[in-house]
Amino acid sequence: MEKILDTEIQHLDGKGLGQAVIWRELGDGRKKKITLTVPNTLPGERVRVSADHPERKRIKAKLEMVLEPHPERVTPLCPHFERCGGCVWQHWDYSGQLKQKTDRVKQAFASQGFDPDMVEETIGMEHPWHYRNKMEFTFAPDGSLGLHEQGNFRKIIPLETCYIAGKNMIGAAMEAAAWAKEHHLPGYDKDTHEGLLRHVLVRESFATGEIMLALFATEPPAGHLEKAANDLAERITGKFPQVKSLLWMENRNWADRTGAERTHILAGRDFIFDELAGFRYRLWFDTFFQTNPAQAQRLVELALDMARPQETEKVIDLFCGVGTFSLPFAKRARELMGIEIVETSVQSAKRNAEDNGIQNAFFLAKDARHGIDEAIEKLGRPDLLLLDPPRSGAGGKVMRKIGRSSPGRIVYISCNPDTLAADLKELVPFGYRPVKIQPVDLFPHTVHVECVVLLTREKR
Ligand SMILES: C[S@@+](CC[C@H](N)C(=O)[O-])C[C@H]1O[C@@H](n2cnc3c(N)ncnc32)[C@H](O)[C@@H]1O
Repeated sequence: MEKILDTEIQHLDGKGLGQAVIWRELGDGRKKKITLTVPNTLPGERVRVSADHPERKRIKAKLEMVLEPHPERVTPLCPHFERCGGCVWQHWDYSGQLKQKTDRVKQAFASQGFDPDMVEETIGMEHPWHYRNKMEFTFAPDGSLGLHEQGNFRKIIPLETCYIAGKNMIGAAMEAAAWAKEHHLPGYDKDTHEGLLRHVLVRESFATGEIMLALFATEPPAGHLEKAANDLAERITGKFPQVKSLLWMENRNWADRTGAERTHILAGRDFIFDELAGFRYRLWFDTFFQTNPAQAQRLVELALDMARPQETEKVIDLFCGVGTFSLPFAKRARELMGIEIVETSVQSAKRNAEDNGIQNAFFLAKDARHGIDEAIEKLGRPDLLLLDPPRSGAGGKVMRKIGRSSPGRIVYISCNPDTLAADLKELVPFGYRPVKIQPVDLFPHTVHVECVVLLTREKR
């Protein structure tokens, strides 16, 4: 049963979607509270929505009409906006998005007892479009290539454009989509596990211009597929000479979406070169690398500016990945120890240090919980400790180990304000206080916000 309702959006949920509350008469005089999630709305807006099953407690409703728009509502650029789950805030003026992100960080800090007024305004992008250097597209069973529909992982929106991805990499992905159609190659069906083409992963270095395009398929590019694979190589390298790595990844694993059992190089090499903050990096198809390089560079510069590493100092970089922060910090310090759980990232970090002539950076392939003890054993008390954990945060155990190791300064880089504030609270008993909290927008038109925080220790 579908019902049309007029209501007001009260606030946004953690995914950035509008929330409204309605009351339903139960017939016996009592009323039942129902929460509606309404995508593509903004706080304070009066809206007309349609809702299936209005008897449930929580319902996802469809926006039919905005009756009273928010003053910061704008027309989204992308034709896929309403169906695609990628950019939930394209209908919000960019300055409004930034204010919301600052408030979000303030709330997270206030909820852990910190002074929210310490939180600076979010640093945004001057041109918040085409900023992403990596995208993954999926083939539908009919062989069309695109992005998943919001809330429905079975439906694919055929790719026409994307306003957040680099322009050249979208062009290359669309060429792969046209190639699949012309050769009548079937897409992989997640239900029957039949079909050939699974995904296309594209990475682009905005600094060097190099592009990687990796096609994931259930069969190798041999036998009856050899001609099609040769045609793909000719088309892509002919039209996009920037593609320095064209890969055919064999993946038969039902569960693993973008892993690969074998890599076949159709053209170029199996990695591309990128640059960030003056350092050169090799990126393989599965290397974690910051996806908004312009803002990532600002993040590195901010972290350096806040921490001011000195050439006499010893530094620990926890959750160091491929060394995005390690290399620029090592260049200014005496010695740096990076800790990272993914073995291939550690190998990559070592190679990146070597490629960039950095000889005072050492890397351990360890879980942060154990790696930190080993790093302190080898290095002694760190003057500076840097950490950039995943969304789940570092956790109390690691934070207390950091507190006990008593570094002079701590710089925490985070993509989740809630786990950030909770982790920082663990440092308070050790005498650490945040002295600067700087949010940075790495993901315009999405709810995500990155933060850099400097902490120093009060003299006791
Ligand atoms: C947000 S990324 C930061 C990487 C790096 N600082 C950068 O900017 O490229 C978090 C990193 O932590 C690593 N990681 C996740 N869990 C970990 C753990 N328990 N111990 C050590 N590293 C971990 C991930 O593999 C990833 O490289």
